[in-house]
Amino acid sequence: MTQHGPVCVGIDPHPGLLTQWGLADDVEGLRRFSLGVVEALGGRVAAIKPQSAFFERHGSRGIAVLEEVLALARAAGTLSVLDVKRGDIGSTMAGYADAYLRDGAPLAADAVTLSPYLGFESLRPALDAARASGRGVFVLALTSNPEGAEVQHAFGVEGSVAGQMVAGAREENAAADGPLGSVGLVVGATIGAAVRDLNLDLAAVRGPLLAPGVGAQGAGAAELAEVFGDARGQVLASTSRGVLRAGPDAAALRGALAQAVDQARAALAG
Ligand SMILES: O=c1ccn([C@@H]2O[C@H](COP(=O)(O)O)[C@@H](O)[C@H]2O)c(=O)[nH]1
Repeated sequence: MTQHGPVCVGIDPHPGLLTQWGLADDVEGLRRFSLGVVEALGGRVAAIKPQSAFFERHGSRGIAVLEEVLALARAAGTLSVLDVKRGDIGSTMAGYADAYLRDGAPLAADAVTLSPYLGFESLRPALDAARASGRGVFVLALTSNPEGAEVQHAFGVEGSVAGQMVAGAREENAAADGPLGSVGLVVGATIGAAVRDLNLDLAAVRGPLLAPGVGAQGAGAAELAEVFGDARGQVLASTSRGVLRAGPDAAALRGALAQAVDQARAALAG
């Protein structure tokens, strides 16, 4: 984030984007699109975030392309956040942890997104695997979609659901070395005043805050500044279609990235 700017580019090969890039909606189109993004932006961006759904829809050959994308990013020295939003009972989470957070696993990424709605502690196998292998996780706290509020803003005996995710991540990072620990949260850039309304202290998490919703979902500099307040130094703003629509030309993709970085830096400075 310091070197390349606080922006993560999502690799979301929507059928419509494949068409726009002059590609077929098949495995070869998926491969050319996804590898094209990594070739254009690898080594120039803080992180890439492949969206697993758009690879899974092509079956086992799509997953093989995802493996290639992760390997190419690794070779380029670019961090990968695999957006899989996994969550299950602990014994099954151990399987997911082994799939994504183990050295040498075919789908190993630098970080994954996790869904904590079976309880924060159900994520334990992934939290432990990430710590053991020097990787990270991003736990969904306040997602960018409007429907998320009905669950995430709800209050129980221990406060709001989102607040429990903030507390869980803060505890995980308490003993971390360095300025930021490796347990991050997903906090959408589109959520407006929710952090203030729910009285959440995101800065105290001492972890990175992945902020999807920039670009196609409508958030920009003003929204980033509004949502994150004094936690803005922890924010990794995430945009997929906002950059991908500039392709397939590599220079145009880099131009769109540069614009997104300028915008995020201006919004999150200070
Ligand atoms: O709260 C969330 C969590 C994840 N996402 C994912 O990010 C991208 C957004 O794509 P855009 O084209 O920039 O809208 C997508 O993969 C989502 O699944 C999110 O949007 N919100």
